[in-house]
Amino acid sequence: MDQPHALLVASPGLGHLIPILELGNRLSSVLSVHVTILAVTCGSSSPVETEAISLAAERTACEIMELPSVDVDNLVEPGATVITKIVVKMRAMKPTVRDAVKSMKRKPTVMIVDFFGTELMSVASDLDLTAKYVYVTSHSWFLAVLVYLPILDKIVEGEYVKIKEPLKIPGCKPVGPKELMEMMLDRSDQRYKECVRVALEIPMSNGVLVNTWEELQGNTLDALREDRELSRVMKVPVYPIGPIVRTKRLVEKPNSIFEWLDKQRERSVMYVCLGSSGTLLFEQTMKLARGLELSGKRFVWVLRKPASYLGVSSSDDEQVSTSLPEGFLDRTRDVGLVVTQWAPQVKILSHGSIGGFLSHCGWSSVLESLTKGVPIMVWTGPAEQWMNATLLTEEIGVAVRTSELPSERIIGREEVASLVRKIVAEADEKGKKIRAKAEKVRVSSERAWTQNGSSHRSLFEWENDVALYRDLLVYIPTIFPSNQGPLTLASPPAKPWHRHPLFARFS
Ligand SMILES: O=c1ccn([C@@H]2O[C@H](COP(=O)(O)OP(=O)(O)O[C@H]3O[C@H](CO)[C@@H](O)[C@H](O)[C@H]3O)[C@@H](O)[C@H]2O)c(=O)[nH]1
Repeated sequence: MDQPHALLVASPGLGHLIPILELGNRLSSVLSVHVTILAVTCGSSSPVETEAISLAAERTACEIMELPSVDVDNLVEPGATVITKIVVKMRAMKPTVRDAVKSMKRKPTVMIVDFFGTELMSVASDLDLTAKYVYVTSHSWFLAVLVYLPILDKIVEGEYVKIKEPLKIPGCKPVGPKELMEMMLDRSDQRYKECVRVALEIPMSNGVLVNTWEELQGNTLDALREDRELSRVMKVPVYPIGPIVRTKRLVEKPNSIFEWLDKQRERSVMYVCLGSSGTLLFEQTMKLARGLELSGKRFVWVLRKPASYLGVSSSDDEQVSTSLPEGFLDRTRDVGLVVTQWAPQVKILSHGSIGGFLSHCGWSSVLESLTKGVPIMVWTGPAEQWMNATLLTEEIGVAVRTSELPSERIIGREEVASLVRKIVAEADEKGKKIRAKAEKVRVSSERAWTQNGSSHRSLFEWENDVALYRDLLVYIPTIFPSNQGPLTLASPPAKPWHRHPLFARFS
């Protein structure tokens, strides 16, 4: 029988595009699956997305198509949030995705969408694809809260931000008011309603791939599979297949950042980067600069001028330097580097001189750090980032965080300096513990992807389940002749269907 052909669809924004490109790469390199990736991007406003696509195309066997962008400004209310714009854009892409699939010479057999693209799963049904899956580019606690949202929607009255007690999620860590995902902040907003819809659509897939691994989040994964209440809403298999992150390029362009890093002591430098779009208020930038200076530690700081999530702006060195304290660049010339361009983050984090990462905690950045054993100083923004912070500090133990959300209070220079020292200084006990844990997590992340490691096995389980669905499509017409489809029995099903675990789950 033919090799499966997986169709992956990425929603706009690097936080979704990069994980989908990497998943495609993994499917084609580990399972030898034929992969086509359809990238819905922010359009011409984001050259960084285009570059990510062409870099991925250079090193994978996947076919990658950037779909023509659709303008959704007239489809959303003025002032609509980024999340609303992304889901509306994905909805508007349905005809384009359908046409793209119809025009393919080799028809896809299985579809994978990220969680903003769940509405596109109907295209898979219309075009008779064997199965459809959702790829959660974040972690399993996020997945648990998301799928449980329709229940919370029924049982919780009023706004979640006003709750006194943390929200109970069966079998999982409860979610306090600060950890609420961005889309839960205002129940009357369209993004909340769209998220409840996404949550209801996820269990209508054939399963969920999630970018975490058993050893990192075993309890939450068990709850999704076995907790009586949570597994009833999850309904479908969950495949932890992480960490799936970008690898550094084999040949990098010469870069002054690395010339500088090569001269620094091992694990002595703090890397500061707030993601693809994260920027700070002027006052906060000043305090962060003074805090880095006060810490006395070395740093590489990626500092770009403000950008919107759906359009990463280019840098402007002069404008960036005027947002720093007077004389900062001169005073820190020997200890720090301010980078105003898009930085080669994975390669920087892989450098032996990096001892800590001040991060906004987007999940890709988190995984890129964990897989290099680099502890994190949490500086969260919106989305699910405060949840990520709690996970990293309270559950996994590889991070320190600011006392308040930086979006709610300006973080002072003393606090910045003390957290930076905790992460990169050698003498501090808490820091030592965190650094030791970060190293353990790095080892476990590597193990998950060795031959027969947990994520490796999970990906093969997914492949087997896809094959089972394909076999069934072939088999069912032979046992129910009146229900004959276009397929014929080419080979017997892999296992007697009624004894297969997929069916055990439904019986
Ligand atoms: O100068 C830079 C800045 C960023 N990156 C890369 O850009 C990606 C950023 O991804 P991520 O860390 O996940 O941040 P966002 O793009 O902000 O991610 C969005 O999507 C994530 C996954 O769903 C969520 O966890 C976040 O909260 C949400 O903001 C990472 O691969 C970084 O390596 C660079 O290479 N160079």
